[in-house]
Amino acid sequence: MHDAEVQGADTASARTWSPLGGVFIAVALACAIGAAAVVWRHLGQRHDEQLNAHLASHSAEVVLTVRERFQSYRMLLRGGQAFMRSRDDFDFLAWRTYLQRLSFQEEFPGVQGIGFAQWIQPGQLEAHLRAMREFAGDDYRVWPEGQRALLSSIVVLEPADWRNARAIGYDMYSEPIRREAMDRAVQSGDAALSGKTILVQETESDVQAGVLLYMPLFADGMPIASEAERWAALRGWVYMPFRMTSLMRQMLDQHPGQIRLQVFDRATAAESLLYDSHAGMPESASRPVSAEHVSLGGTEWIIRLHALSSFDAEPDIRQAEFVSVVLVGVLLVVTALFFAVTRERATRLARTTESLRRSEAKYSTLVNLAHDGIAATDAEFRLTFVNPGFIELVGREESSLIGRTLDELWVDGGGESREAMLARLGEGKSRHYEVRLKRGDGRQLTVLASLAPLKDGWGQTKGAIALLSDITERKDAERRIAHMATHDILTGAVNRLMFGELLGYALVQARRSGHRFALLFIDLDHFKRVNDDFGHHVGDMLLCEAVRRMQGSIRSSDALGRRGGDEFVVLLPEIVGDTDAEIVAEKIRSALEKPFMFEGREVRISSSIGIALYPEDGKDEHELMCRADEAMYRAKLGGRNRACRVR
Ligand SMILES: Nc1nc2c(ncn2[C@@H]2O[C@H](COP(=O)(O)OP(=O)(O)OP(=O)(O)O)[C@@H](O)[C@H]2O)c(=O)[nH]1
Repeated sequence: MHDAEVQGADTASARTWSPLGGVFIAVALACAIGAAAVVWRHLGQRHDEQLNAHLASHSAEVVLTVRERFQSYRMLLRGGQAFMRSRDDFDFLAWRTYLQRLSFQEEFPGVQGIGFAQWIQPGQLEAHLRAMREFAGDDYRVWPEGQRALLSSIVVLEPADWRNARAIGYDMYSEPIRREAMDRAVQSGDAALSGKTILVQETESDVQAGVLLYMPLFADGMPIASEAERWAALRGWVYMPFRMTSLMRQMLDQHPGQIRLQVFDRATAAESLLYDSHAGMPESASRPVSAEHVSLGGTEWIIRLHALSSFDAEPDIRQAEFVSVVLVGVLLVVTALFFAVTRERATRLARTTESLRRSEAKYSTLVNLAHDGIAATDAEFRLTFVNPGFIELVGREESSLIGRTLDELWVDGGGESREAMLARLGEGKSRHYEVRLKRGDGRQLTVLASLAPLKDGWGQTKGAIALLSDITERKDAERRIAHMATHDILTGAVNRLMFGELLGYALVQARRSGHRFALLFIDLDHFKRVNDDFGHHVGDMLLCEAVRRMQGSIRSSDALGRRGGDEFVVLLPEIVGDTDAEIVAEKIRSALEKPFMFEGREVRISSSIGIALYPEDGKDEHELMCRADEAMYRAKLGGRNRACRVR
């Protein structure tokens, strides 16, 4: 019952955790998740910091590039300014030659061109047109058309490609954004960058935002200290138009694709957007992380960087770090699980061990208290263990038993040799044997020996377990019962039933082998008087003593039976001569004739014996009994104390 409970508990514990084990795992899991969350958060912060640092660095790099580039453009314009100031009049060809020799497109990539916009004094338009048409042809005109007090005109713009050719004659001063920059250039006497505009060079396709950088050109030798003096000395503007997308792409050719770069003109509004490295991408697709304000030519650009969702400073590293954290977490949980499992196993093992210990104690008690003998043997049948019951049963010291073979103890091994028993055990078979065991005191016992194989942990037979039960009394009782069923209780002679069996058997044997046998019918003479004179108990004693004398007169192979009262029969199963039966009858008669002594008194008796021989006097039991009985009566009638045969 207890084992079943333990087994049930073990099965249950194999399916579910104990509450403590479950809490242990839950705590480990929570710790792992918490640690992963903290590390993830930390990694996130670190990642953001790295990202911001990366972007800040990139932003500074962009700003520096833009500043340096515009400084170069400024210097280029200053060069143009210096070239022009060295001449009294506008020299179209010289200017063009100068610009062509600059090779500025190679030296200053990203520049759409360098040109000169001439300032046309009021009333000088016609003279200007005449002068210009000499160089630029009759198609030259100042546009847009219309009456304006102040005019300018792009008179030269290199390279003179088709795009720049579209700008020739354009009055940039007529356009507010350009005019503002042109005014600012005059006011400052230095380079001035315009706001966002669309260049007249633009066609219908690939329209880009444009800006222009103006450097005022003043007449050489005229004072330009004050604004008014500068206006008075103004001859025009050396300028550069920029197509922003082309400019920025060229300027930032190493710009990483995961960073969105936007350039705004003074305000981060859509209408102020000069350049977007990811034009067309919705604003929500990126997150601005830095905005640098850059002063350029009297205006201000805002350079804003965005981290795209695909941008990760070191995504692989971050993922690797997170995977590492997860792995550590998993490792933690696995470790916790391992410890939990180990603990569960240890608990189960402890429970099982305790159960085994209790079970062992229980069985040890049972073995020690058992009345039966319990022993264990090795593979050679040598005793390795005996319980107190065994020691008691065999009546020998434990020290004399250990090491002896079990079958040495018995005198009759139940019909099987030691080798046969061991072979049977080796096949894993158990068997009961009824053996005669010789105790240390010489007494023999009938023992029921139950032998079962003793197996090791791998199921191999390593010996035997023997359970020895003393069945001597039971066997004796069985024998007594069997004796009582076949023998006369008072005298011990074979009873009538058993004698009939023996007679029948003798008949069969005689018929088969053809030999002769004899039947003697013995009746005590005047036995009634013994009872009457000495008492019934003396009569009993005489009957018993008479049986003993008759037993002593016949062979052990002969049989003596009591028919009842004072009548007895003797079977002589094999006789040779005619006188054999008469000789035995005479021995019996003579033995019974001798005086008996009971209770100090002499008792005398005699017997009358009838003889019948097979096959002469009868062919079957009944006939033979009748003839023997008849012969006995003949002896009675003949005077008793004699033997007769009826022929
Ligand atoms: N003590 C004792 N007497 C018995 C037992 N069985 C029978 N008897 C007696 O034995 C006597 C047998 O007597 P009978 O055989 O009839 O006669 P008898 O006295 O022997 O005389 P004869 O046989 O003619 O010689 C009877 O008195 C029975 O009561 C017995 O078991 N014990």
